[in-house]
Amino acid sequence: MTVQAKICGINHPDAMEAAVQGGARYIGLVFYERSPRYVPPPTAAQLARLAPTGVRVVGLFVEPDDEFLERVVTNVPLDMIQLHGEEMPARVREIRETYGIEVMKAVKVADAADLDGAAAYQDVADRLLFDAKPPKNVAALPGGNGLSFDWTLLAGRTWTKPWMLSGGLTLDNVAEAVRATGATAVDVSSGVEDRPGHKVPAKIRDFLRVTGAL
Ligand SMILES: O=C(O)c1ccccc1N[C@@H]1O[C@H](COP(=O)(O)O)[C@@H](O)[C@H]1O
Repeated sequence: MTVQAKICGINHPDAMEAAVQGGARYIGLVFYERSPRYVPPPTAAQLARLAPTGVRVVGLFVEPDDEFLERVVTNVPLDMIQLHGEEMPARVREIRETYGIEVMKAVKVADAADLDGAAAYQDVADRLLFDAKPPKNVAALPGGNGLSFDWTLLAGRTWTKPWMLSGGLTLDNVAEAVRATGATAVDVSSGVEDRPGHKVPAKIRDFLRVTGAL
């Protein structure tokens, strides 16, 4: 079975073209201003229009307030909202009900207890995303740090909702990550860049070639 891939942090038409032509099923637009991958809503709207039917456009947010969410969803055609902060289950439910857009909740994983905590999101989110817990230093982003977690923690776990794997995935480790976790969908950002925020089309194509063959 082909593993579905999401290329996150698209901020240039060349990266979008590589993702679409390479067979990405999802592309991510980052609406978090501290990220080097941040795209202002007008730019995001232009990029989103380059995604053909069948490629789902995901907006990534970190604890967004209602005013910002409203502004983005009004101007950018999103198929899914990714919540990558410390949003509580009630807030996830509220966002899903308010905007009527599918929600994927990121769960930051360092140990088994973090996965126990993911259960609360299964009733309120459409999809889960398992990412590495970020380092504690103030400069670290809530995600997109190119860090992996112990994939064996996911082995044998079952979830009532579809889920994606992320965190430090690259061309070289994605096959092993899929094997270890049983993931059927993966999400990558840093692993297809040559520096933070700068996607490399050839790396995107190579990553998608590998995931498409899994
Ligand atoms: O990509 C970002 O800049 C980002 C910022 C804030 C929260 C999440 C972010 N990205 C997500 O983080 C994971 C892991 O990314 P990486 O491949 O390890 O760089 C992924 O799900 C991105 O969607």
